[in-house]
Amino acid sequence: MKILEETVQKIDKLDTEMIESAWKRVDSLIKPPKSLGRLEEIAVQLVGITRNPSPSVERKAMIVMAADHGVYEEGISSNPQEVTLAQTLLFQKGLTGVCAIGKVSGAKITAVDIGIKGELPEDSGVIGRKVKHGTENMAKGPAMTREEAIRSIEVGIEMANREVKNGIQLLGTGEMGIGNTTPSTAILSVLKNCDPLEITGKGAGVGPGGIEHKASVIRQAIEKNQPNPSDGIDVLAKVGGLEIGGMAGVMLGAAANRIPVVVDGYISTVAALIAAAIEPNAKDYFIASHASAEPGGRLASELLGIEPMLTMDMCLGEGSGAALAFPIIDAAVSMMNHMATFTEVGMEI
Ligand SMILES: O=C(O)c1ccc[n+]([C@@H]2O[C@H](COP(=O)([O-])O)[C@@H](O)[C@H]2O)c1
Ligand SMILES: Cc1cc2nc[nH]c2cc1C
Repeated sequence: MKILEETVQKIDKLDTEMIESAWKRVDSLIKPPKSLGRLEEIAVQLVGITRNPSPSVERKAMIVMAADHGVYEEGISSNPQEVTLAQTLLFQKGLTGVCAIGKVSGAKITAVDIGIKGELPEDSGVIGRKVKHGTENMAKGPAMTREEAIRSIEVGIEMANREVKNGIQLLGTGEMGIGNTTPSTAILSVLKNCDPLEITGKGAGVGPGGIEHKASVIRQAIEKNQPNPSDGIDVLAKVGGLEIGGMAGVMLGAAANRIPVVVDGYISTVAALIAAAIEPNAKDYFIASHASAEPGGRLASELLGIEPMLTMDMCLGEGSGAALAFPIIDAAVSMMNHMATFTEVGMEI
């Protein structure tokens, strides 16, 4: 708890003076006002975050949190649970979707075992920070204890701190966990106070009638555990997941270090809701990458109040959408650092 408390205390608002002068510079560049749209907003946000008028995001890293889910035994996914472990090994080999997309911007990809059910080989290269061997079945009781939920967040904070020490300037969040759209939808249903069926989707795959069944499992989990919607940690513990807590921790850790963090799709956005519930100022450090094709994706972004920059009909997870957004953030920085002003080129309009 100490690490979480200390981290939250360090999270400050963005620098409003720096933001004001960044907007002055952006508005003085040779272009019609606001014609570079969201690139301008991202560039200004980066200045406000880093307190650097010419920010750099050259060194990027994606942290992929991997974990399993006890609720899998309720039949909420058509994929074998073992895929979580198998895929996690492939992140370190550079073979997954996020690895391929991350190559475009030279992002470093790190996988973290925060709660995979099985054991990984010692030489896997995956960072071992298992809080437990998957969550408990939330349809029957709490997914984890409050202490375990806090520990999962603190693992994420540790990972963010580690990357900052390595000189990383831009972080991204990703995850791998068969079944994790079920806890994500449970969290979102609690925070939105809506019936799970309104927002339940197929995730990475369900069988026939699977969506209705998944929604009824989620409904049962919420009824059984009665999570307190005004306590983010309680919601995470009762109907969440270890990788969701881990990603919330990465986001809080990034904010505490004044580092921008790119939020991936559905599960990452739900983790961002948990992070923002713990510390609302953390939100200013988030950049939403894409609107997941999962039905709850857009709703989660709306609740968070951050508009994703891309709609690509993607729902892979892993951090793939965040990695896709990295080159756009590079472009925003390049605009800020390389575009001339009207005065510099002697143009008057
Ligand atoms: O991030 C998203 O937008 C997203 C949407 C649907 C599924 N996923 C991925 O698919 C897995 C979860 O799907 P499921 O059906 O097993 O709950 C998990 O490994 C996620 O990375 C990811
Ligand atoms: C193959 C596969 C890859 C994934 N990556 C993230 N979630 C996934 C789920 C499956 C099933």
